[in-house]
Amino acid sequence: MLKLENITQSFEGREVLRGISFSAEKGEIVSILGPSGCGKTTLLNIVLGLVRPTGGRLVYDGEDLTRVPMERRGFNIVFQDYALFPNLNAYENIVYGLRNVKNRTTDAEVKDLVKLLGLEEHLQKKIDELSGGQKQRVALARTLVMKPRLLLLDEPLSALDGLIKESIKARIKTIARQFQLTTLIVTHDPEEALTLSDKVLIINEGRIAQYATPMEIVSAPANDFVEHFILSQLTIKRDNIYKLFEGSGR
Ligand SMILES: Nc1ncnc2c1ncn2[C@@H]1O[C@H](COP(=O)(O)OP(=O)(O)OP(=O)(O)O)[C@@H](O)[C@H]1O
Repeated sequence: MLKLENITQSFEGREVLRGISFSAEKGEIVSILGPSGCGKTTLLNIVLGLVRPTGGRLVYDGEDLTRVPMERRGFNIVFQDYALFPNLNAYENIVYGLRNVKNRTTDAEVKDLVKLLGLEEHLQKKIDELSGGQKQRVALARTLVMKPRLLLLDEPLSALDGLIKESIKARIKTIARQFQLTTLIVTHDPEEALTLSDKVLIINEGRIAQYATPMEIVSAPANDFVEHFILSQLTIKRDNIYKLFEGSGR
């Protein structure tokens, strides 16, 4: 279990995170949702170990990791821009991290992951020959072969659209379940957060506005911020789509 206890972060005397406490169970998908500048990426970087918090504790399976360096945490991130190597093909990108830790993942396990992510036909392609969704899947595979204890995803769907987005969402869910992999996802999109996650951590100005399941958030928003900034976006979308289909016979 991942547990954050009263995490605070200040930059040059300005408070960006003001006492964040929550926990995520093994295999759970948790989205960190909030408007631009609310502190989502800072929180993800604190969990990853890129940023050391000003205050508070980060505990994983009972071990205090607050001062443990990033490379010893066993966590792994897929960055928003995927950060793939353009001079290597898809397969070489996927196995790149294994070159120094050969026994971590067997060839058969790599093959299974490639299959799970539907990448069999794309392995020999150069990165610039791949679509956005294919790049995202290569980036996911490259991270998963390292067998992280915690998966962090920074806006994993923002560059994708339509059916590709839905297919990546389904794969992220399958991976979290199959590998019992706790997954933290940063997003600014309420629809994405509420349809992808087991729990959603809504942040407003560095504080938790609500931490709950999507159903709890929709049925009992904790405050005006959740009601007006998060839910109203969804109800407007729903009403527009409903109007479009109403009377069409579909
Ligand atoms: N290293 C830093 N030094 C100074 N200020 C920083 C630093 N990193 C982040 N900030 C500030 O902290 C605040 C929160 O930034 P953060 O990137 O965490 O927000 P965010 O919610 O991820 O925003 P976005 O959705 O736009 O990426 C912003 O005001 C940002 O300018």
